[in-house]
Amino acid sequence: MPCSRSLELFQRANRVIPGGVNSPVRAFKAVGRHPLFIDRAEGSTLIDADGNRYIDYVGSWGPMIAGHSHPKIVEAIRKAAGRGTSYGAPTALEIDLAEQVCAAFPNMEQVRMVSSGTEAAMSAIRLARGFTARNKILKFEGCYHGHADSLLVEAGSGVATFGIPASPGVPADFARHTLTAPFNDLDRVKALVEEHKADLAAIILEPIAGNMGCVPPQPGFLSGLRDLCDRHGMLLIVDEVMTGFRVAYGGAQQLYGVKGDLVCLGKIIGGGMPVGAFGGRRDIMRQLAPEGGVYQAGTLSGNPLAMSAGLAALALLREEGVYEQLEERSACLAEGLRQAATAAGVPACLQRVGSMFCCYFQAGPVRSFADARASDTRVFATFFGNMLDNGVNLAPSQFEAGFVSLAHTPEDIDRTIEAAHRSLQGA
Ligand SMILES: Cc1ncc(COP(=O)(O)O)c(C=O)c1O
Ligand SMILES: N[C@H](C=O)CCC(=O)O
Repeated sequence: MPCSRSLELFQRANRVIPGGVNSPVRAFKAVGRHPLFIDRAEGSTLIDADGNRYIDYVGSWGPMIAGHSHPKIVEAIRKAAGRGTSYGAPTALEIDLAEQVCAAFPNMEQVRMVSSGTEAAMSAIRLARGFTARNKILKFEGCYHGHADSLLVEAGSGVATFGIPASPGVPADFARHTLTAPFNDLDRVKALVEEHKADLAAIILEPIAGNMGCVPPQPGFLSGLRDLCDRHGMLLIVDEVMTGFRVAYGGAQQLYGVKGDLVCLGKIIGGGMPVGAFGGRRDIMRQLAPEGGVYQAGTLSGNPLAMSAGLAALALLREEGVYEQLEERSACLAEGLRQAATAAGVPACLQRVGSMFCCYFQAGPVRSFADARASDTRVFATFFGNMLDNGVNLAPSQFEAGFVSLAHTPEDIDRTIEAAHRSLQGA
């Protein structure tokens, strides 16, 4: 596909933006290409600056569950913008979204809106530390909770993609308070808790790890963490920034029947606008300023455009049959990709929960970050490039999830599978 305009824009961007991008995973560096610059998007389709069209499975890294430019979401944003774009004062829209979020996640008795998933996780950690009067947190290798200092340890997403073990700029003194364990390894967690329980404030995790591909929790893992937290007075922080309203309306907690004390949300609840939220038990949330002493704030928090877009997105997700449709189309895609790999004789392991999926180039199964890292990233890069040339946009990293949206038609799925057959020949 001709990409001269994208290349031109990338060269221009590189002069004024580090690496030419405003978030590292966008750079296509791990797959040896330059990024596509996007002109517009509609439904399941992304259209780049050269006019090329792609069936899109990135969906802005998860928020676009209704597809791009959904008329109801666009209309909600347009209507809100006509009334002013930010007031720095409370609105009824914030209450509407907070009520809907709390109804979907019954363990969230109160919720505070912020402007990104990073802010949500960072604030939840501060609150957990304030509430328990303890310092340490435990996270899992390959899980990503945004780029706050204490969470940028053994992280997934771009950190995993570029093989960055620890970020310069994070003082060792901060990282010292972050313990890490392999995902799905309850025995290791028990040992760490035993050793550090007096100063351990919280365990934070992605309930389905989507920042190292798509790694579901093994049976007993989530409930085991819940028990440990209850036994030792630690908080369980479930980061549903990616999974919330994605794998079920009530997120992974609804799917697996395990409840966090604090929950982080983002992505879908903003309908494609910048957003995040964290919430949980009332007694914990009451520790936040202005009621309590744990400080947290934001100029654009509860932004009316983001709230309106989020409300429109959630309304679409309450329509009948929505999650069934996502499940059916995603299952069809996963099976087609699996068969394409088998037909080409390429070792691959397709992992999926609802409309989140990842095709690992290895036999699998993948249960941890160490497992994920055993994938053949060279085969992935070839597959990725061939898919792009065949009109399919996947995340440019082996360590990211793909997302099916409500806008993906059965024809899109068929065309994607056909593209995979062509892309895997000789990969
Ligand atoms: C599970 C999870 N938590 C937190 C974040 C951070 O969100 P944001 O990129 O909006 O800061 C992300 C994505 O980036 C995520 O996938
Ligand atoms: N994997 C990240 C979020 O889920 C990708 C978003 C980003 O860091 O730009």
